[in-house]
This record gives sequence, structure tokens and C-alpha cells, in this order.
Amino acid sequence: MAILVLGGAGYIGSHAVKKLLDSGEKVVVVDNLSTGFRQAVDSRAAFYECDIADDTRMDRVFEENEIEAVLHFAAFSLVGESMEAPLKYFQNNTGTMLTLLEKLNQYGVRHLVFSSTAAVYGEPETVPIHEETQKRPTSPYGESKLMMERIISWVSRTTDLSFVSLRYFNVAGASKDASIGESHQPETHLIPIVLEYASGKRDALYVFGNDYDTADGTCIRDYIHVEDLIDAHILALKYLMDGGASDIFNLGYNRGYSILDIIRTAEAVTGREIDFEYRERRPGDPSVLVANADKAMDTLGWQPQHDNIEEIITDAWQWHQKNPDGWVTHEGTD
Ligand SMILES: NC(=O)c1ccc[n+]([C@@H]2O[C@H](COP(=O)([O-])OP(=O)(O)OC[C@H]3O[C@@H](n4cnc5c(N)ncnc54)[C@H](O)[C@@H]3O)[C@@H](O)[C@H]2O)c1
Ligand SMILES: O=c1ccn([C@@H]2O[C@H](COP(=O)(O)OP(=O)(O)O[C@H]3O[C@H](CO)[C@@H](O)[C@H](O)[C@H]3O)[C@@H](O)[C@H]2O)c(=O)[nH]1
Repeated sequence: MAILVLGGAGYIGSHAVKKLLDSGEKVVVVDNLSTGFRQAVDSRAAFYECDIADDTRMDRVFEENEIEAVLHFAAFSLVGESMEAPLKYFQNNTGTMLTLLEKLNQYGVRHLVFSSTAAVYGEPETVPIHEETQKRPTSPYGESKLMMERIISWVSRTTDLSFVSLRYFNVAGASKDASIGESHQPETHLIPIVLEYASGKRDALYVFGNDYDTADGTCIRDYIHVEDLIDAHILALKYLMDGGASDIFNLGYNRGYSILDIIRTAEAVTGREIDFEYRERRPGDPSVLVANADKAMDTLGWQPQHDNIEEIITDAWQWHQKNPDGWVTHEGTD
């Protein structure tokens, strides 16, 4: 039996692939390489370059492998981009979910762990955010993921599919051995951008908005180490395989850092001065996103090991220094 990882060539998916393999699982990866990199996929995994919406090729994946459970990371995931191209998000995220669920039903796959997001909440009235907090997405990206959650939920109620939806807050850091890490082309995420600036790869660093209703006027996010995030996925898989009921969990650390906090911490970690300029707010951005993740701890037994912003930025910095161009010019692992 194998675990199918959709989007396993991406930042978070590649960390899941590595950890599953390290724990002795057989892993099959499907990725269309739209934002991911072939080199990011551990050479021990079977790899199919394939779009989830490609009916024929997905049939091949399920016919050639005995799939026990699916981890679904594959999506477009940029808040800012989704404000400019909403249909791209509804098509690739929500649209492909329908094909996928049909395939799971057709091939009798009963367990699904889904990558959801804090973006489903929009601008929360109170923080920290718990799973029942009102969901009013402020971007098509968040809306596309909320729709996916609802579709999965309805299907699970009418079939024998059981699912766990994990609403991640801001994922950052890299594997502890710096063998894999965050690589996007172009990069839009705050921590890698700050580190690219620190290493001299960027001429300018912009902070989007300094007039939010926060202590220093910049947006606050709950940054979670990618290693802790993947641990929660492994626990979620076990929970489902042990017969756990379908459910939804936040993943974050119950504390937030402003953009200026991140810049100051990155200065301390890198030992370099980091200048920045203020720019307009980025459309679609909520001001504060901080998780209450008690439910994941209580129900899944999740125990974060790396709840430390210096450690998160240090691990990201180590990966960046080892691979300044990310996967783009990397020679690969196979
Ligand atoms: N990075 C974060 O902070 C964060 C936070 C919350 C949720 N998420 C979610 O986690 C997941 C992974 O995010 P990431 O940061 O690793 O992104 P990523 O872009 O690095 O990875 C996504 C992967 O999915 C693949 N993909 C996209 N559409 C596909 C399709 N139709 N068929 C096959 N493959 C496809 C891409 O090529 C890429 O390898 C996403 O679902 C995202 O919404 C990420
Ligand atoms: O050059 C930059 C890049 C980002 N930001 C700001 O930094 C904050 C964090 O931005 P980013 O790293 O792009 O993350 P988010 O937009 O918060 O989104 C991430 O975190 C969400 C969950 O909170 C996920 O759903 C998304 O997929 C993931 O990209 C935001 O206020 C941005 O406006 C800047 O000021 N300058």
C-alpha cells in the first residue's frame, strides 16, 4: 500500500514526501510542476508528472499503485495573485477537487488529508482563531479552499471517504538537514524574500502596508515550522487509518509576529542589516492571523517541537545559503 502525495514537488509537499519515506512508507507523487520542482522530490518516491485534472493519467496512477490514502497539497496558493486572477484559483483548486473526489470514489480510497489555510477565515473579529471562528475569506484563494473543504465534507457524508482538513497558518523554515526547503519562482513569501535581501540577491525589500490596526502598523502572522506541520500530517493519517471521524484542525502556534518583527529577527539570525521601504497594502491581506491549535493537540496528539521564530528563520537561512537559487539551478537528486 502506498501514500499518494499530490503536489509533492512543492515546498510543503516535498517535506511530507521525505518524512513519509523516512518513516518507512511507500510514496507516490503526482505533480504537474506548475510551481514545483522535480529535484525537490526524494528519489525514493515514484513520480508522475501529471495534472490532477488529467483523467487518463490519473487513472494510470491509481491502476499502477495500491493507494491507501491521499495527502492533497496541490494548489495555487498566493493571496495577492488570486486577487488578480480569481478564475485561475477556482479552476485549479476547486475545479480539480471534483475530478479528484471522483477518482477516490472510483478506486476505493477512503482517507484524504487536505491542505487548507488560515485564508478561509478572512479578517477575524477575534484572535486567536479557532476552527469555529466565522469564515469570510478576503481573497479568491481563501474562498477556493473553503469551497474545497465544503465539497469534501459533503462527499464524505455521502460515501465512505473520511478526511482531515488542516488549516495551516504561515508555513516557513526548511528541513533540519537543509536538504530541502522553500523555493518558488518568483518568490512572494515574506521570510524567503527577507533572506534573499539579506544575502544580497535582492536590491529592495518592500513592506506592504504600515497602517494596519496592529502595534507597529504591519500585518501579523503565525509562522509555523514546516517540520511541525508535516508531523501533524503524519498524525492525521494515523488518526484516519485508526478510524477517526472526519474533522478540521488549525495548525499554528498561538502567537503572531509582525513583518517588522520578522525583519528584526532575520537581522539577528543573519548578522546583516536589512533595510526596507513601505509600500501600499497588498490587496486581499487580512491584518492579523493567529491560530488556536488546541484541537490538533488534543485530538491528534500534535506536539510542536520548533515553536521558535529564531529557529524557523535560522533553518530557512541555512537552506538559502546552501541553495541561493532554490531548486532553479540545482543539479537534482537523481
Ligand atoms: N505556504 C504556506 O504558508 C501555506 C499556508 C496555508 C496553506 N498552504 C497550502 O499548502 C499547499 C502547498 O503549498 P506550498 O507552499 O508547498 O505551494 P507550492 O506551490 O510550493 O506547491 C504546490 C505544488 O502543487 C503542484 N500543483 C499545483 N496545481 C497542480 C495540479 N493541478 N496538478 C498537479 N500538481 C499541481 C505545483 O506544481 C507544486 O509543486 C497548498 O495547497 C497551499 O494552499 C500553504
Ligand atoms: O515582500 C513582501 C512579501 C510579503 N509581505 C507581507 O508579509 C505578510 C505575509 O505574506 P506571505 O509570506 O506572502 O504570506 P500570506 O500572504 O500570509 O500567505 C501565506 O499564508 C497563508 C496562511 O496564513 C497561506 O494560505 C498562503 O498560501 C501563504 O502564501 C503579508 O502581510 C504580506 O503582505 C511584505 O510585506 N513584503
